[in-house]
Amino acid sequence: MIKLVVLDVDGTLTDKSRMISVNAVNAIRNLKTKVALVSGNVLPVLYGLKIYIGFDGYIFAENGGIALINNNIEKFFEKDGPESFLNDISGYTSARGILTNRWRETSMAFTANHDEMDIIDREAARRDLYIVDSGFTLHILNKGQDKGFAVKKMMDIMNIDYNNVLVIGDSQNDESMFSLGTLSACPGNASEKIKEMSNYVSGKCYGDELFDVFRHFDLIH
Ligand SMILES: O=C(O)COP(=O)(O)O
Ligand SMILES: [Mg+2]
Repeated sequence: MIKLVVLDVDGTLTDKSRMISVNAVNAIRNLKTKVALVSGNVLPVLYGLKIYIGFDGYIFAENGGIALINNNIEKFFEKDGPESFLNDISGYTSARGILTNRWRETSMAFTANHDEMDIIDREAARRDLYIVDSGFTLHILNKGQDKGFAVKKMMDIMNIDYNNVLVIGDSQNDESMFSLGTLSACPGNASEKIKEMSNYVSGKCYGDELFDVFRHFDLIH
């Protein structure tokens, strides 16, 4: 029985321009099962989504780096490494930080020319960091910091097993939770890799898939 539905945000509840789907909001509001949002975005954004969509559940921001759990903010990683890395590579590549870095406490996000990503990836690995792409933003993360970490943390808190969890996501930074062995689904706009990893691929996209996915898993009728 599914006891937790874990939702990615950008590209799963939203379209390419990050406009949230009204159908996604309604689907979440119709769901009786506990919901968690897990995103690369920052905690203030996820907190706003939690309040204005209006659901009881967990929010994990910065790809699992920081969370709001039972009204307490919990930080699981530090931003020192990602921050000094971004400062350094900004000096010799096109890498530039983004606006939401001012609210990041455990990671950094940036843009960079695609042809520089090999150099950036190698330098990140040398510092025990890694880069992941959400399809919207590039993220500099600490080793072990990923959405899979967030899902396992929630499973511990709720004392539930992999078959009690349904994860829904669309891109590379969701792969760590898709490889855990939980139930999984994705919108029609997901990457080919996520589609291959999914138990169910919806024909609908950008948030309009939620009602379809929830019905497929018998979560709403
Ligand atoms: O990259 C971001 O900020 C958001 O990405 P996600 O919600 O798809 O994880
Ligand atoms: Mg996404």
